[in-house]
Amino acid sequence: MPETPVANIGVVGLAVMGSNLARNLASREGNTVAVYNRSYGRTQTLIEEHPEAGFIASETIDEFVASLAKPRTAIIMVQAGAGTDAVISQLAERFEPGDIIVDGGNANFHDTIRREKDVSETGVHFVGAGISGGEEGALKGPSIMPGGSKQSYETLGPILASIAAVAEGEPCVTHIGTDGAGHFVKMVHNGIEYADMQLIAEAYDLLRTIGGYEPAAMAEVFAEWNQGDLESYLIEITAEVLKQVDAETGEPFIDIVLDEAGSKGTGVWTVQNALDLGTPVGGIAEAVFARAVSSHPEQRSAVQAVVTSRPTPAERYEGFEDDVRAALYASKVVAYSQGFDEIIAGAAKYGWEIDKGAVAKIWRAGCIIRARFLNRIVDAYANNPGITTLLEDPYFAKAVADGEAAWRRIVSTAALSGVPIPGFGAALSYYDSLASKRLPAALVQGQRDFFGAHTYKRVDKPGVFHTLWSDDRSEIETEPSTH
Ligand SMILES: NC(=O)C1=CN([C@@H]2O[C@H](COP(=O)(O)OP(=O)(O)OC[C@H]3O[C@@H](n4cnc5c(N)ncnc54)[C@H](OP(=O)(O)O)[C@@H]3O)[C@@H](O)[C@H]2O)C=CC1
Ligand SMILES: O=C(CO)[C@H](O)[C@H](O)COP(=O)(O)O
Repeated sequence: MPETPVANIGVVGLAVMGSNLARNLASREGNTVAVYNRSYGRTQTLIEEHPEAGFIASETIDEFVASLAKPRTAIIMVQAGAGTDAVISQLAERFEPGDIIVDGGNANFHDTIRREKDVSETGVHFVGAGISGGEEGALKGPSIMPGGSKQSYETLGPILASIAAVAEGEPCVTHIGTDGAGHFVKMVHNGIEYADMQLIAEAYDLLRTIGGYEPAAMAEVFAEWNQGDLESYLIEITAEVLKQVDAETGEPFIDIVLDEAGSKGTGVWTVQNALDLGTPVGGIAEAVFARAVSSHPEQRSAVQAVVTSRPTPAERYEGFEDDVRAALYASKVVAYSQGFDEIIAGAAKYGWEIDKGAVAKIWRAGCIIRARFLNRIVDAYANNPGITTLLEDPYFAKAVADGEAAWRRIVSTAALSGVPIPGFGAALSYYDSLASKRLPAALVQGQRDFFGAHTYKRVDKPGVFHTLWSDDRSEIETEPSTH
């Protein structure tokens, strides 16, 4: 243990994210980084493998706290949930007013709101900061979404800016809003990540089943798409995954991976909160459900056992690949638009002033959903901050309209061919719902009024009405139903 505190920042939790973030911090001018992990083995491995980082390593939490210069700043990168709570209370018991605890894990923002309230009562600042970029991002520069007080951001901001990714000369970090705002936005980021990955997976399935492409050839298609509007990290890594050959069997890697997708929960949270907020995020929800469907092998084999024939895949037609690309782009626009809708709704409910353009800016580099077209979202909010949906922005409206015919061809061809496209289909239906002059919601209102006297409004006059369905079916003006 050092005799006097020397580290200006500390990291607790030295698994994939924490160890790389600690190395990133240590590589920046002026930083001396203290590190601590529950099991000392991880700490030992890190300091042995990276002597160049000059870490101050501690075996106990007391030593760790003692090694930090005041006001102390510690970033926690441990498992979300109980692990994070355990580390927060260990630090909060030892920290003093003015010190800062940062939770950089994928915390549920409701937990962050609770933790911020509890910790700040002691005078210690608590900041929930979403960090995206995986292992490489943590090391070379992630996208960082901090919440917490403006006061704590004054101290923390420059440190985070020094380790964040840089997009067009700007660090990918901004103060998102108070208490849980940072983790809320990170949650939505992950929801969009799920949707984007699912859409790319559907494009892969279409290219393979109808297009007849083998994985290596498909890798070239994705690599080419990565030169245009679809340019993004997820398209780039898709090409890499499809190129990969399994060393053991010589088969394409993709063919030896079990087709049951896992998840750690942030996508589910995005959908749960969207339901609470009344925000339609069908693209994200379908992506979450698609992973769930894939992970029910017992249902899949039971249905496969009773389904005696499957549709013959359609013939690949001239321009099929371009159609898939256009359908992917249009569906992706919808997914991002829905994600930003959830951010707007969350900000309204929880009282956060979230700058949507700034969020799009910090997602342009470092994070998993980094993509060229985020610049278009930045522009959309700059041109009209009060826009009701990204789909009304002139650029996005034209982009979707230009791809609309291809989108419809792909959705109908997939349906006729028996290729599941929950993401493409949900995105197109959402677009059609917004674009239709009249929705069948009128019938739903009629049904609700019939069985439960839930009332309805009329198109031709103000007021709230109920039809006496079980009487003479005359209409009465009434109060809105509360049941
Ligand atoms: N992996 C990724 O790509 C990303 C992860 N995240 C988030 O970052 C955080 C860290 O992720 P990752 O590096 O993958 O590590 P894990 O989520 O696998 O968590 C492992 C770390 O948590 C520690 N830990 C678990 N329980 C406790 C506890 N009760 N008390 C103290 N420490 C505990 C472990 O310590 P020990 O070694 O002793 O077991 C270890 O350091 C998580 O919240 C994750 O959701 C965010 C973005 C990307
Ligand atoms: O936060 C991340 C990136 O931004 C993680 O990679 C994400 O947690 C992965 O989620 P899942 O395991 O549910 O696919």
